[in-house]
Amino acid sequence: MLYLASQSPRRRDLLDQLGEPHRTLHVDVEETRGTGESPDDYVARVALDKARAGFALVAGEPDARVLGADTEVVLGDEVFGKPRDAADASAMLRRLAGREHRVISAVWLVHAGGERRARSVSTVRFAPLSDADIAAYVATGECLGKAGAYAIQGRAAAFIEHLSGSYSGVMGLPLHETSRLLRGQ
Ligand SMILES: Cc1cn([C@H]2C[C@H](O)[C@@H](COP(=O)(O)OP(=O)(O)OP(=O)(O)O)O2)c(=O)[nH]c1=O
Repeated sequence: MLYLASQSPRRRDLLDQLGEPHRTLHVDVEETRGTGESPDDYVARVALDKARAGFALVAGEPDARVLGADTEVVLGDEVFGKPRDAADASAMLRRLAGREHRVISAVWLVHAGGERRARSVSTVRFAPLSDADIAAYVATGECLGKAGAYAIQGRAAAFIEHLSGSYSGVMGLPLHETSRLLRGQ
């Protein structure tokens, strides 16, 4: 059985797109970047923590395979996770406006036979945003629970001038890379 160690409805929907039957596992993992930890290492570590925590719940089952994923928005060396509140979301969006940032998604597959990873890095360029644009977006509430305080699959699509990389990766689960991981490639 394939399990997805995630509370994210986006990840569930994305994994459904692969047509792979799966169940979700509820895991709660600490998401704090260590001092000196690179954005890449941080995203990979958190995704692995989620997959391992999920695997611990079903390790007794034969053929259990568990996916864990993490997505962060990265501006320079700064990592923007999920905003604490509306003010934090506005501050993130002000920083992202009119610039290019990266979105890093890491995925781990953990099973009795071992642990394997996939990774996706996309570049996203935001249009310049006025204070009124940001206030109107934050008022929708869409920014909450999303890395970098925006959802490419929602109204923030209007802010995106250019994307290079993986749309599904920005949304939280890079499907090409995940599909390869599941096929053992
Ligand atoms: C940038 C971006 C992020 N996101 C979401 C994907 C992730 O759900 C979230 C990043 O937070 P994560 O910590 O990666 O995931 P999560 O806490 O939502 O879910 P779980 O740990 O249980 O798997 O941001 C979008 O939905 N759209 C976007 O455009």
